[in-house]
Amino acid sequence: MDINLIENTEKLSLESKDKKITKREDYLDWREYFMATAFLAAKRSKDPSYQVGACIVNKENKIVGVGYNGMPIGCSDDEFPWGKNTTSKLDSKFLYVCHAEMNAILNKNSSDVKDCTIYVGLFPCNECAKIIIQSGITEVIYFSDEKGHKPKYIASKKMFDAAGVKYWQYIPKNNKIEITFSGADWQNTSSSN
Ligand SMILES: Nc1ccn([C@H]2C[C@H](O)[C@@H](COP(=O)(O)O)O2)c(=O)n1
Ligand SMILES: [Zn+2]
Repeated sequence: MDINLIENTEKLSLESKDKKITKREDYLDWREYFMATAFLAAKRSKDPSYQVGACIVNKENKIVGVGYNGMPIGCSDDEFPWGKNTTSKLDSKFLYVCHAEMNAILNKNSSDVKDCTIYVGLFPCNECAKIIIQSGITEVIYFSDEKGHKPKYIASKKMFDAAGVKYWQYIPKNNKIEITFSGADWQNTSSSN
């Protein structure tokens, strides 16, 4: 083989070995990851009008609880009602559905949720606000406040203000986060070794 060709090939392979490999830049940041986790949990909800998810995170950025709005354990999704404007209140979902925030708190995998942050798709109602405050959660990051004009949501804010629970709206960097099972990303980017 031509000696120049050998030298050039060696030089090239040395250069590529020395090239600094830098980290990916399009990874999810923490807040995106936690809000997306809340949104993914919401996909489990059977409520035809609102699917809400919640994700509780501790000071070490560890997820300690996830939940979504649904019927209590043992109360069948097929037998309990999902309607709202029913003649009898007993036949409406409102008396039965457990809200996402309550489920996330009750599903906790740590001894408590003191000083944690809750990420939630919809601003917490007054009943959830009480549970959030009593559980020791100190920060609420919500996506939508579209029901904010209703008395129960105004009451939530009054209670959060009095109890010193911070709350603020999450504005996403990306409108969409895609999860693809087939042809996962690393199949296109990994090296041969
Ligand atoms: N922060 C929230 C607000 C609402 N939900 C649940 C409760 C219901 O299943 C649904 C709202 O239904 P709507 O009364 O508007 O028909 O969303 C929740 O889990 N967390
Ligand atoms: Zn609620």
